[in-house]
Amino acid sequence: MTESDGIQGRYLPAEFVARMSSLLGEQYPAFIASYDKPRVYGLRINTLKCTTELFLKLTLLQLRSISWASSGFYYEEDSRPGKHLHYHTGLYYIQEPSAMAPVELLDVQPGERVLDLCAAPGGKSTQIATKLAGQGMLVTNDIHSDRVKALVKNIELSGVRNAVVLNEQPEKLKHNFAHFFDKILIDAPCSGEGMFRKEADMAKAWEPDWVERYAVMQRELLDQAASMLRSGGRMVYSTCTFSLEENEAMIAEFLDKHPEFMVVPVAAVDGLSQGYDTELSGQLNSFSDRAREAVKGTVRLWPHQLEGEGHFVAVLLHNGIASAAAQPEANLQSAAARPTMKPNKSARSLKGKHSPSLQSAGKQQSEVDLQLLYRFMTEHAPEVGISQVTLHGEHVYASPIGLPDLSGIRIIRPGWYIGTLKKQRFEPSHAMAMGLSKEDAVRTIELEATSAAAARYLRGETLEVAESAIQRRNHDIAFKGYCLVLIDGFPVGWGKWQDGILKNEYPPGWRWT
Ligand SMILES: C[S@@+](CC[C@H](N)C(=O)[O-])C[C@H]1O[C@@H](n2cnc3c(N)ncnc32)[C@H](O)[C@@H]1O
Repeated sequence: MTESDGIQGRYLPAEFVARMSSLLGEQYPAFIASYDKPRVYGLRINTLKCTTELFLKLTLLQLRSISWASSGFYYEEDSRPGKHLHYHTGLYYIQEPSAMAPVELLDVQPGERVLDLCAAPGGKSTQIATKLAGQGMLVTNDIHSDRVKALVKNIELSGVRNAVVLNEQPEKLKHNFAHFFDKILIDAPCSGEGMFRKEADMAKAWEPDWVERYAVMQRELLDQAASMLRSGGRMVYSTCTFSLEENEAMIAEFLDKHPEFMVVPVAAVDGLSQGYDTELSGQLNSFSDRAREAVKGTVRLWPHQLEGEGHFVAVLLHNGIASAAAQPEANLQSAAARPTMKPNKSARSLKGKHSPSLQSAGKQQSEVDLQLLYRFMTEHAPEVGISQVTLHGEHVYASPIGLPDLSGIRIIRPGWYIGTLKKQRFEPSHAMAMGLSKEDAVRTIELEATSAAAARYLRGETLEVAESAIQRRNHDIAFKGYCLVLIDGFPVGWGKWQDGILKNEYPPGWRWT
């Protein structure tokens, strides 16, 4: 591979450059010139925690709207929002602007069951969670266990309460989730050609045979996802690469194999372009007329036509005719009207808000343990409804209602991780703190983002806090005990207050450096 001509100081594989030239024809000079332009930076406001309007009033960051993402904004490179204290409140997620398009096109509605099949590190999962607005269920999965750690952290930082995190092969998932989901995102592993401007190392590592290697995986992922979608459901397939084989050709092949699916055409507005005009390429001649015509409704995000990196998105809709294999339960009912499915085998349920009565109470010990949880929630966050509890050892999770049996699946989080049952006490988790709002907690301590105390809290230091600085919901609440610590009104973690000292419960792995 050689460095191509005319691209200042930037390595691009010669075979990639030649292919792009033949793919783009007269648009090629504009495309290649985009590599000389500086890259752009984006963040997305976490509307689970804060409205866009409020965040724009609160932040010191200079932001500019991204036209295709409702809560997406460009920021200037030197403002470094990842270093800002608000980052630790989960008020925003740093995300490449083009990468916000697939979830916008998935059209998620509150109450739906959504699968993010290739989810780590969680940019699109946290975006899906904002669209669900705390209702329904997000099942978020990635095959790589090291990348799942980042996914869990981002789900927890974002305060998502209705997500289940899995680390499983889609081949196995399809048995537990046959025809289960209303919406599925396949943000496929790909040859990554669209990221060469952002990540120079990817260009250096790229090999021409990556295209076919990834195409093999993508083909399988699409088939596996299709079997988990309910009749009439919607799927989005996306990549961050340019090759025809991984994009329009992949979708054309899928359509020919699955006549029950159609492409929902995406309007070419806001800098988005129609799927590559495949009649020019001759590479799609082996597909049917229906498929060749349909893939024109897919969408390209080209770096020379908008402010963002290269992406491809296809919106696929199932025709609503259930196949023989479809479960009778998975039909076109609205999510709200759908009956609840059987609870998870390993779950114990709390009825109502914090009623101690249990469904299938199981061992006597579990019942006693759950009384500790019940007492904690009643004393510290009485308005937070937890309808289904899953116990894994001493760890306690609030699971979304309607989760099917997950036997045989590698589960990382069977729901919102709310804490641990110790001897004689319940210890709330950091994830619980991040999933609460200021109004949920009975005892809070307010810190301003500009204060030294806020920075010290995030570094894990013990703070001196006067009794008068503790806000209690009413005067019957003791000062001593767990306080939800807030920065500019948004939770960042727990502290335990006694006699003027706030013991810091901020987890070591999360500390601000
Ligand atoms: C493009 S990245 C996903 C980015 C993610 N959607 C986001 O927005 O943060 C593709 C992911 O697919 C995962 N992956 C690769 N093969 C997979 C498979 N067979 N099943 C599930 N995930 C897979 C990779 O570990 C990688 O995290």
